[in-house]
Amino acid sequence: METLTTVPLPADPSTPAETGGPLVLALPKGRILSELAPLLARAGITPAADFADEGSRRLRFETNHTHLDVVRVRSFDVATFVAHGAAHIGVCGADVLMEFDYDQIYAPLDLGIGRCRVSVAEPVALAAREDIAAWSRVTVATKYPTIAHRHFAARGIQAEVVHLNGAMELAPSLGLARLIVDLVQTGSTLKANGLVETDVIAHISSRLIVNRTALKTRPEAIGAWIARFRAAMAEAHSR
Ligand SMILES: Nc1ncnc2c1ncn2[C@@H]1O[C@H](COP(=O)(O)OP(=O)(O)OP(=O)(O)O)[C@@H](O)[C@H]1O
Ligand SMILES: O=P(O)(O)OC[C@H]1O[C@H](OP(=O)(O)OP(=O)(O)O)[C@H](O)[C@@H]1O
Repeated sequence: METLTTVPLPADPSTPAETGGPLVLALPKGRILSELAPLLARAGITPAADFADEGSRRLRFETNHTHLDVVRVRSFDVATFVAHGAAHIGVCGADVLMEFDYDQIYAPLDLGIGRCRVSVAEPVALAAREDIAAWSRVTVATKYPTIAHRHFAARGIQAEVVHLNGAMELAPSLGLARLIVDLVQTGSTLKANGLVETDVIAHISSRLIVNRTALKTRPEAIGAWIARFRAAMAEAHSR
C-alpha cells in the first residue's frame, strides 16, 4: 500500500513565475470542509490559521507549502473555478459534477466523504394516492435543474423546473411544485416537512477534481498532489 512517506511532494519552485505561480486548491465552505479537514491534515496540507475561522473575510490562504494556496468558495463554485482553470485542483460533490458535466474537469479520486443521494421526494399523501409514472408533466422544485430534467425525460415525463437554492422541502406544501429533487442523507429533513423519498437518482460522495489543461501543463506538481490525496485515503482506511 502507498503511504504518505513514500509519496514525494513536488519540489517548491524557486521561481514560481516560471511555473505559473502557486497551485490553487479550491475547497467548499460548509459541511464538506469539516469532513475534509482530517484528510487535508493527512495529505500534509495546513492552510493559514484563519482558514478555519468562519468569521474571516479572507478568501485565499497560503498553506505550509509555498507552491500551494487554498481558496474557500461555495460548493457549486468549486467546479466553476476548476473548470475555467482559475483553480487547478478542488473538492466538490458528485452532485455538482452531474449537474454541470464540465468537460474540462477530471475527477480522479472518490474521497468517500459527503455521502448522500440525489432523490425525488413528494408529499406523503400524494405518494399514497398517485403514481407519478403515469403523468406526462410535473412541476419540480430543485437546485439541480439538469439532473431533474434528465431524470424525468428518461421516464417520458416533461419536468417544469422551479429553480431554488435551498429549502426545497417547502415547495410542495406552499404550492410551488408537486415534487422536489434534492439531497437526502438521514431523511430527517424530508420527514420534518411531510415528504417521502420515492426515487433515488444517484448516490453521491465528494471527489477530488483537477483541471485537465493544468494536468497537462503541470503534470508533476498536480500528479503529486493526486498521489498524496490517494495515499491519505489509503492511510485513513488502514486504521
Ligand atoms: N445532508 C447531506 N449529507 C451529506 N452530504 C451533503 C448533504 N447535503 C449536501 N451534501 C454534500 O455537500 C455539498 C455541499 O452542500 P452544502 O449543503 O454544504 O452546501 P450548500 O448549502 O448547497 O451550498 P451553499 O451554502 O454554497 O449554498 C453538496 O454538494 C453535497 O455533495
Ligand atoms: O436527509 P438529511 O440528513 O436531513 O439531509 C438533507 C438536507 O441536507 C441538505 O441541506 P443543508 O443542511 O445543506 O441545508 P441547505 O441546503 O439549506 O444549505 C439538503 O439540501 C437537505 O435539505
